[in-house]
Amino acid sequence: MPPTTSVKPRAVVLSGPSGSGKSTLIAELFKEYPTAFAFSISHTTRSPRAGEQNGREYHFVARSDMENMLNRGEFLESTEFSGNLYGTSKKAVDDVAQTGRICLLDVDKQGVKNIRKTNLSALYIFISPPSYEILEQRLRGRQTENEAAIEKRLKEAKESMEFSKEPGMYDHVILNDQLEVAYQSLKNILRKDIDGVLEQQKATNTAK
Ligand SMILES: Nc1ncnc2c1ncn2[C@@H]1O[C@H](COP(=O)(O)OP(=O)(O)OP(=O)(O)O)[C@@H](O)[C@H]1O
Repeated sequence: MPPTTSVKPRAVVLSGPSGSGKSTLIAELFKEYPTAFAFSISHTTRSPRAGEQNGREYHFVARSDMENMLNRGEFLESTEFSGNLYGTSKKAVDDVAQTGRICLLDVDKQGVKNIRKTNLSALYIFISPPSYEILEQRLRGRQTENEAAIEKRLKEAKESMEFSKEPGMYDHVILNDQLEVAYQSLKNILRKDIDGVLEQQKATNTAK
């Protein structure tokens, strides 16, 4: 039998204000489809923490090496945080696609802008909270940020909501009011992508 031609799955870029529910929805996808999705491994110039392994949590690189890679245009998006560079390389995303999984990218609006400028084949989805009041409640309920961080996130949320209306940025907007409804919408949007990946995996396993 001729080998089945495998098509590399396209990446999925998820964005939305902090607290809108991206991690929650992504966790649901991983739970229901443990083999269909994966995250790419980012690069960073920060030092590895105890227990972290190069190529697993991050690709740990020297600043000069990362700057050279940036100059060569090897990153889809990058940012500086607390004096360290972080970025998603084109190769890291392609590495996930090579394994036959859908690469999930959870990025802010600047990340979306930057990735849109590249030739990455991806679907762009915005996760929207039902209102600022509910977003605030969820951020407070999560108990992961102090007051200053919550204020900062709420301010950024306004900008991110405005940005979501810019034409040509997002392919879909999902309103995360009832979690189950939002999750079903996300699955419907990704239906063909998920089925394609699972069929491909089935064919590969059968051929083994
Ligand atoms: N539909 C929903 N109804 C009620 N609570 C929700 C819903 N979706 C998410 N939450 C809760 O809201 C909080 C924020 O969600 P989550 O951490 O997934 O946001 P996020 O977009 O990943 O934020 P960040 O960008 O800061 O990581 C969590 O405590 C989560 O359990």
